[in-house]
This record gives sequence, structure tokens and C-alpha cells, in this order.
Amino acid sequence: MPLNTVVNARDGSSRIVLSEPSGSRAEVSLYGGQVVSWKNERREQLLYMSTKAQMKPPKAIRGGLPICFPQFGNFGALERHGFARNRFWSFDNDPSPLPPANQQSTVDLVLKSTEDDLKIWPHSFELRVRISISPGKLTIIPRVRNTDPKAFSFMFALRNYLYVSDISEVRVEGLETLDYLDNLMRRERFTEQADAITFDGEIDRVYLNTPTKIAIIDHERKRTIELRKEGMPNAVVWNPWDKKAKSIADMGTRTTQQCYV
Ligand SMILES: O=P(O)(O)OC[C@H]1O[C@H](O)[C@H](O)[C@@H](O)[C@@H]1O
Repeated sequence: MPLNTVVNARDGSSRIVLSEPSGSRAEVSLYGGQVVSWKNERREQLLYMSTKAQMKPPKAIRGGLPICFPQFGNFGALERHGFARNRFWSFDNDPSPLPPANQQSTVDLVLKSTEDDLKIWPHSFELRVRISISPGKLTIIPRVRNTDPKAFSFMFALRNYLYVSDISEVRVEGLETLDYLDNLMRRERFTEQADAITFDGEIDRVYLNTPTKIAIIDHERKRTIELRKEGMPNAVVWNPWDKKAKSIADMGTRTTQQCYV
């Protein structure tokens, strides 16, 4: 058991608390291996969490940073976004070969395939994530080990719910001129023409071969979240807008404008 505090939230779920001296703090749920809260040193929340989110099976947690594995979306025969977000993860006591962690600000989790998982996806695996915080930064390092005699392919994605003031006040920079698959147009391929992505309706796109740095600029809050990634070529931009959001039972819309991207 690591030193991180494990708290029982009001909804009865257990969370691991990460903290660091400048005052930022994250909470991680063993259900889904999911970051459910991340606050900066000014105690401002940076992740959206639905007021109707369930922290227990069978649904995935609606908010934070859900982990999609071994499938993203409906790009395969499994349930949407795979099953890792609907499983209870464990503490990983042997996260080698990563460097030793500061146990106040880092947690290592692991998900290993079970007999039931093998019935729906016949490949045994160990999926590890190291989640850590430092001033102004949240880092997630995922690793997949094939414990199967045969090779397999998989998809991995972090389906981030970044908290913004009002989606219509947000710009996403770094995806201009790139090709994308439009999930609202049967995955037809288009090229982005705008010099930044802004929002005025439902959007659900997979941008291909994206740069390592993408900026989410929240004009109203005067805050920029910089997303940096390695080894993950594509980036999804999703916001369901009003009508679709209302049809998602656990979305818990607070205002008519959605506040996540
Ligand atoms: O409702 P969920 O299963 O969590 O999926 C929420 C959304 O995730 C992704 O961004 C997909 O591109 C969308 O098509 C999907 O609607």
C-alpha cells in the first residue's frame, strides 16, 4: 500500500489523493484507474466531473480522465472505449522499470486481464499507468505488457474532460491544416481549414498525426491548458453540445453551454 492517502468520498467510493508542496492536488479512483479531480495550486478545478457521475459499475465515470483500452470509441467490436474504464484497478507494487516514485505525488496502478475479460477479448495483458503531479502539471505514463503467447494489437486513449468556462469561449490550437475523421459523418476524412478550432455545435472528430503539443485556450477564464503527448499520434475533439448532452443520462448539464472539451 503506498503512502498516498486513500479517502472515502461522500458517494462511498475510494480515492487516492496525490499532493505536492505547491498545493496542487489530484484524486484518482481505483474504479477505471481514473483521475477524477485535479486542482492547481490556487485550488481551481481543471477537470470536469458530471454531477450525475456514478463511481461504480456498470457505467464508466462521466468526467475526469477516463482510460480507453483496448479499444477507442466504436473502432472495434467491444463496448465503446473498451472495458478498462469499467474495471477496478489495483495498486502496482512493482512498476519497474520506471524510476522510484515520490509516493505522495505519484501512484502506480495496474489492470490485469481476468478470465471474464479473456472471453470478450482473448489476449492476456497487464496495463499499467503511473499518474503523478508536480507544480502546474499532471503526467500519465501508460504501459501495456503482452502476457500472451501471441501478438495482439490494441488502442489506447485518454478521453479527457477538461474543465472550461464556456465551450463557446474556447479555442483549440495545434490541429490546423490536419486531416480528421468526422464521427458525425460516418468517419469521412476531411482537412481542417480553420486556423484554430472553435465550437458552435456538436463536434466529434479524430485528428490524425497531431503534434506533440496542443493548446486549449479558455478566453473567459484567461487560462490555457497545454496538452503534451508522446507516442500517441491522434487527438479526439468532442463536445456533444446541448441536444446530445441532454440525451446522455449521466451528463448532468449545469448550464445550457457545456463546460468541457
Ligand atoms: O459516452 P461515452 O461512451 O463515454 O463516449 C463519449 C464520446 O467519447 C468520444 O469522444 C467519442 O469520439 C464520442 O463518439 C463519444 O460519444
